[in-house]
Amino acid sequence: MLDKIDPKAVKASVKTQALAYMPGFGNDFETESLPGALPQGQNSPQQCNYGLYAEQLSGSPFTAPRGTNERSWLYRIRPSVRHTGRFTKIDYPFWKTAPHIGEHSLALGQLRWSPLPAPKEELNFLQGIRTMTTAGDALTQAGMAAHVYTFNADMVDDYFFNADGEMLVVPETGSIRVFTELGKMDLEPSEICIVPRGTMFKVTRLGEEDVWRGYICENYGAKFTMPDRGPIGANCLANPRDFKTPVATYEDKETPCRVHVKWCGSFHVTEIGHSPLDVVAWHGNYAPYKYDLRTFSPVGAILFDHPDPSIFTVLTAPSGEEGTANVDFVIFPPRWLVAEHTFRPPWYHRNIMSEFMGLIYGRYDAKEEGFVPGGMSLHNMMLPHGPDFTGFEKASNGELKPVKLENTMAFMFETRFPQQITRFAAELETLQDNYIDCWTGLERRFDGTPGIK
Ligand SMILES: O=C(O)Cc1cc(O)ccc1O
Ligand SMILES: [Fe+2]
Repeated sequence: MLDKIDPKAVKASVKTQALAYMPGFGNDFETESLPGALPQGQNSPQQCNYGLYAEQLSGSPFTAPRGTNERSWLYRIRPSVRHTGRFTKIDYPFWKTAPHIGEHSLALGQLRWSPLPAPKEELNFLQGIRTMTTAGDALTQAGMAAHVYTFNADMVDDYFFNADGEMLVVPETGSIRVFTELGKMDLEPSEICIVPRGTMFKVTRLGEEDVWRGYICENYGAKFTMPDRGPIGANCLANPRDFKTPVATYEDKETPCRVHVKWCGSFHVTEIGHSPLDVVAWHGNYAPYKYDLRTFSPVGAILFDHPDPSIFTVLTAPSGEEGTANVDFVIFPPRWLVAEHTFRPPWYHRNIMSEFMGLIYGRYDAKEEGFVPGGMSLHNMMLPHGPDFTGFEKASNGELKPVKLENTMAFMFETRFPQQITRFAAELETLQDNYIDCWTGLERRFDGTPGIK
């Protein structure tokens, strides 16, 4: 079935991992890049070693219950009040924030796009972000946005923090270095990272590519966490030790730099004379992390029927209503299909949640053609969808021997809020006008008589 080897996937596995990380999910980490830089036994000594400044970064209210209380203590060359001066407004016209109803004339429908074309001009990561959909309301810290990025230049003296939410970055083409206040993470396609709300960072390119491209989920709500496994037990799906948090690394640089900020949907910039990535040591549980999707251990149907895709949830961001995610990050990794007397691909369905999908490599079993790496699809609240005609025919008539879906990595940002498409998405030249024709062949088969048709 999906057995074509994708050269990108092969290339991705060649790169060696040089940076150091600390394993675990949501741990209380501690790390210092100079010996003795981290105070022991207290957070806020009268004077810190090396002349460092102590500073707390809070990701939850001070009084949040222990299970969701997140903060880190940073020991840095300058306090971050010196990393922001007077702000001036700046425009990032393609980055939209909910609530945002795009001004466009595209009618409601199931939508699919081919990948973004490579940028014609020079763009860094920040300049290369394009919002496809927004959902909820960033001002009430609910909802999310789905973005795509393409870029071809490094952020050198430009830094960024997002006060509106955490950012889940999903590279599709090109490896990247995400240098945050708390340390550096290298990502290749198949790896993802989370940059927590408010954390300063910059993104640079790794390796040789024509373009660096991927997807971003900007989560305005409560932080992503690991889903409960319920009766699955204590293992499988994403395992905590496969989440990797960077060790402290600082950039001691005295050059003109710019810090860009996203705050309640508006953008601002401030000029400073040094790098804001100057944290020499830190400890705490509010920190960036990365995760290799290839370490996800899928659990699925071993006798019959197709389970709900929630079994493939890597991370879930709760909304406050039990079982109803602000946004789930779900993947469709390589796996064996063994179910007997079963239609094995996703069933036809309608869903109160809204599904934004992307493809990192390979092919997706419900849509073997048309949904390509770097592409996107949107199946919004209650809009019917499912396998295309070819997929239906194949799955209805194929021999049900064990089949391995190889070389495939699709994902979904699934939110409880309807997703509003932006004007950019509506007018994107790669929008596939004929997408819904993929279901045209699904004709009436019923003729009133019993039996398989
Ligand atoms: O629509 C999709 O392709 C995503 C999806 C996959 C699946 O296996 C079950 C439900 C679902 O929404
Ligand atoms: Fe779906």
